[in-house]
Amino acid sequence: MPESHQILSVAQMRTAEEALIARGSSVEALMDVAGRGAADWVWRVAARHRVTVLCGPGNNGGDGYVIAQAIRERGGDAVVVAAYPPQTPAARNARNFYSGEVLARSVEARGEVFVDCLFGSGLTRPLQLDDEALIAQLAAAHHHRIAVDVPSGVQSDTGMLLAGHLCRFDLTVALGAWKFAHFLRPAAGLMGALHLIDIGVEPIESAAQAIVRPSLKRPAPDAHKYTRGLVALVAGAMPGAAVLAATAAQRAGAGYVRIFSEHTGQVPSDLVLSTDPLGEALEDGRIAAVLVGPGLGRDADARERLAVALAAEIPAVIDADALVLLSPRNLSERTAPIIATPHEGELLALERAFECEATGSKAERALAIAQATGMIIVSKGPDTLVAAPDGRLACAGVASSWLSTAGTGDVLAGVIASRLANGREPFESACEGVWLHAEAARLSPPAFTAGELARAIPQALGACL
Ligand SMILES: NC(=O)C1=CN([C@@H]2O[C@H](COP(=O)(O)OP(=O)(O)OC[C@H]3O[C@@H](n4cnc5c(N)ncnc54)[C@H](O)[C@@H]3O)[C@@H](O)[C@H]2O)[C@@H](O)CC1
Ligand SMILES: [K+]
Repeated sequence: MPESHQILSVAQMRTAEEALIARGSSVEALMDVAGRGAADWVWRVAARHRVTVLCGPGNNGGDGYVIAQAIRERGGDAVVVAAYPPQTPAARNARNFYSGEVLARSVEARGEVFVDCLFGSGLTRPLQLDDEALIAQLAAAHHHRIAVDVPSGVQSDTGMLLAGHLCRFDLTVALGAWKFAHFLRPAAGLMGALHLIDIGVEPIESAAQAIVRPSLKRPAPDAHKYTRGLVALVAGAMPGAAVLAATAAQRAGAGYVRIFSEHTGQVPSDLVLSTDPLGEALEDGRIAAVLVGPGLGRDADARERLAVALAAEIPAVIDADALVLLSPRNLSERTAPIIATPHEGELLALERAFECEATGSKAERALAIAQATGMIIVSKGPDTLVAAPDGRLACAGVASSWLSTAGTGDVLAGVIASRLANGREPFESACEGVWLHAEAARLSPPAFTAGELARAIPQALGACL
């Protein structure tokens, strides 16, 4: 992935900054590039209307002075509210180059655009109540709100809030690299539109990545249904969810989808329902991926079918009931890759089953359970992320809230199984599936059903060809 898609922790950002300084830059020069880049966005929103920049004590505050100065140099109207005097050398330097008005925090500033440069990634303790009140008052006294790097009061590495209440921003301008707070809730829900200013940060090898539009290929000229991937969907008592997942797998490009269920029932004519004994059926060497979970049920029969499905040593996606039934015994001899797609409740069930403590950020929890199980974990929710046992991590950001409807998880599992059957590397399959699913939701009209979401997958796929 290009460097601009990396997501850095505060510590990694510091390392990246040191590397740039070692190559001849300086904190002041980086602040100037970052601040002027952010000022371009502020200018687009404000034009010549009044901008109020709230500056804090650290380098985020320093960025604020650069922004205010850049707006003034363009002939705009910017003032600074200094909540604290600048305390770092670079922030003091930026203050010295700022030629405009500096207001005390007690002055009630009004205007068109409020720019929040009180704290950035250096926030280490909860916001003081008077700072929280100052942000709220300035946010209310302006028509537009822009946060620089991250909104003040969010923890950069976790997306948690270090404040009781924070306002929503229309736009957040990230500096140098994405931070976890741009992708993880609750912080990510406050950011509005996101833009990144490039300050020359080099790629860091172990960095997490943003999930971006994948580049996919059409089927080869000589493709047939098996080369495009045969997905086996191991269902149980409730084939409805399995049909939904199977439809999504077809729509995401699989050449052939077979549902295995002991229960006969109506399935669409372009799907195959097989009641053959599962163990024998899964011996078909053409099966490229197994999906087990949607419509499986939770009884003894379901447990047995899960065990048989995983014993088949075919790359697998496990979801829904399968996540609740999974035990360490199922994985003790397993070598083929597994992608698990838990929502919060299913993640807790996995953490209990594999004796993993449910602590830390969403990213830390996903990495811990990935390491404990050896599975790739797609930790679903409004801010889905993908974690691998080898430490790879990819974040999708906040998706459409219309996805909060029954069956959308079955669709996601089907799409990921489809990518896996297509021969993609498992971690990439998971990321591609997450992107296609979110994009299909974005393309769908409000209040879509899971079936409509599945039918929108080809349009999302089309954007990747
Ligand atoms: N790392 C880099 O390469 C770059 C960083 N830049 C900016 O630098 C920012 C980070 O700067 P800093 O590390 O100076 O951090 P901040 O500007 O976020 O603020 C840190 C300061 O606030 C104090 N503080 C922390 N929590 C507080 C609280 N609750 N109440 C009162 N004071 C509190 C700290 O003691 C410290 O003095 C980034 O967010 C970004 O805006 C940019 O200038 C571009 C380059
Ligand atoms: K900020």
